Amino acid sequence: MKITVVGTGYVGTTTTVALAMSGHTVCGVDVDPVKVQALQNGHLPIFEEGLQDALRQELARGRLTFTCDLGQVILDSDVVLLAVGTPPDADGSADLTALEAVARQLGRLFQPNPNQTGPIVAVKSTVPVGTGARVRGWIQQELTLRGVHVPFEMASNPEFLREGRALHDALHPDRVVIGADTPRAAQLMESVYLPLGAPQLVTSIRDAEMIKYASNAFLATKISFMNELARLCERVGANIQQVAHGMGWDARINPHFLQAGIGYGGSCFPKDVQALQALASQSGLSLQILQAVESVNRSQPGWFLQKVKSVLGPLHGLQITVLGLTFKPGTDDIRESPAIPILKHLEEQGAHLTAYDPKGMAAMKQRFPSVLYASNLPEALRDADAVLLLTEWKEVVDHDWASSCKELRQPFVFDGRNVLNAELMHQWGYSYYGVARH
Ligand SMILES: NC(=O)C1=CN([C@@H]2O[C@H](COP(=O)(O)OP(=O)(O)OC[C@H]3O[C@@H](n4cnc5c(N)ncnc54)[C@H](O)[C@@H]3O)[C@@H](O)[C@H]2O)C=CC1
Ligand SMILES: O=C(O)[C@H]1O[C@H](OP(=O)(O)OP(=O)(O)OC[C@H]2O[C@@H](n3ccc(=O)[nH]c3=O)[C@H](O)[C@@H]2O)[C@H](O)[C@@H](O)[C@@H]1O
Repeated sequence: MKITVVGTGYVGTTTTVALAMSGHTVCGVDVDPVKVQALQNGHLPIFEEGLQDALRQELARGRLTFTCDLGQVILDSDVVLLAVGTPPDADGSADLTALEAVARQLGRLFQPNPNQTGPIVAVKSTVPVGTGARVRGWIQQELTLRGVHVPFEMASNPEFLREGRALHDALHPDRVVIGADTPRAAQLMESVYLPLGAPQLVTSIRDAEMIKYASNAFLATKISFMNELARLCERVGANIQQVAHGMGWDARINPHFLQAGIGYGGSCFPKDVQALQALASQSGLSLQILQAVESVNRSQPGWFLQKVKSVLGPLHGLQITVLGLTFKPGTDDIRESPAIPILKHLEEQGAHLTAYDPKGMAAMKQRFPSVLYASNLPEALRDADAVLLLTEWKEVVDHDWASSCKELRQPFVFDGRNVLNAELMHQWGYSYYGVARH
């Protein structure tokens, strides 16, 4: 099958590679010529385990190309997947500007073909319910202006991959959701993903659009629930990890996404929780659970810092080391990372800051230029008055903490992800504080 993927960011690039690996002929299209050039040369502009090697392999196999020129590839495509960004607008709703631009471009480029069939246009970006219909309208408006009839069909094909495991998730999804309002669109989309052997669910376009937001909002709810519970556990002397463990054995709850910490970040949970609330508000509803989910998440970094201050006292003049800057391990993405409000607060309090992250330092340097960025973990720890662990990078978890204790000026460690062994840390001489863990 010939597939065009418009937008070659985290999702678009991963999708191009995964579909090429599935045997399709794929072209990735982006407005950013630097990105396109890099991808065409086999250089991945982001860090994502395994993706660069796979990209090179598929380029070499000749099934994958990249271009800025949508017109060059569109007439030949059976399926066009739209994977452009849908960032939050001022009111939290999804900004569909990029999607509209691409849709209108498609309407200006589509040509009738002799078989009287048109391509399937499938929206992969995360979008509010009703967007499929709007995309169809934008394309149709442009076709009508040209007086051209192209029987294109719409589909929704939300993406569920996680950063840090993007290629793995794209190749082994728990499920493929296909929203389609015509049998041909459903059938073509099913054949796109057939090689993956994953369970497929075909729904209406509206249902598929809602499944994506509902899934992210539910996962965010699990995290905020556990974070709020952690605050109570800390007060009453219960261990949130044991509690999560005990809860997770119940198959109806499951053990995933029960890790309390410093709050969820990333380019999706914060934006999607807001966008779902904006959609509700446009429909005259207020989603009270999601309001609470967002409010707990916003205050979680502050709750963590409160704990740090209750132990250390005023932070002014203290040498504080922050380990981990990205919103999760395995990515160089710092979008909405909880490290951002934490660094900001520490800076405002007059602490001297050193940071270390295997992949996130270049991006964070742009936002916090006066922080000292260490070139390795042992260097970051040297002479610290306190260490704040904010991202559970393997390198940080596996570090030889036993011999590092003497390097610190004061051995205070605040583990915002509950990943170090509390008992051993105490044995090795640290004053160790996890999140609701005793
Ligand atoms: N990042 C993630 O892990 C996931 C993201 N999503 C959703 O997928 C969508 C894309 O997300 P990301 O890949 O993270 O975004 P991104 O910001 O990394 O990439 C978007 C790409 O679209 C390109 N673009 C913008 N306007 C364009 C146009 N008119 N024509 C061609 N290209 C254009 C940009 O240059 C950029 O390369 C969003 O709706 C997001 O919510 C869904 C699942 C996972
Ligand atoms: O729509 C999206 O963009 C994606 O959003 C999330 O993926 P991602 O944001 O890449 O990463 P997650 O692993 O979900 O982590 C998100 C945040 O939640 C935090 N988290 C996660 C799990 C947990 O138990 N506790 C917790 O605090 C992480 O530290 C991170 O900051 C979803 O997991 C994906 O299914 C979805 O496709």
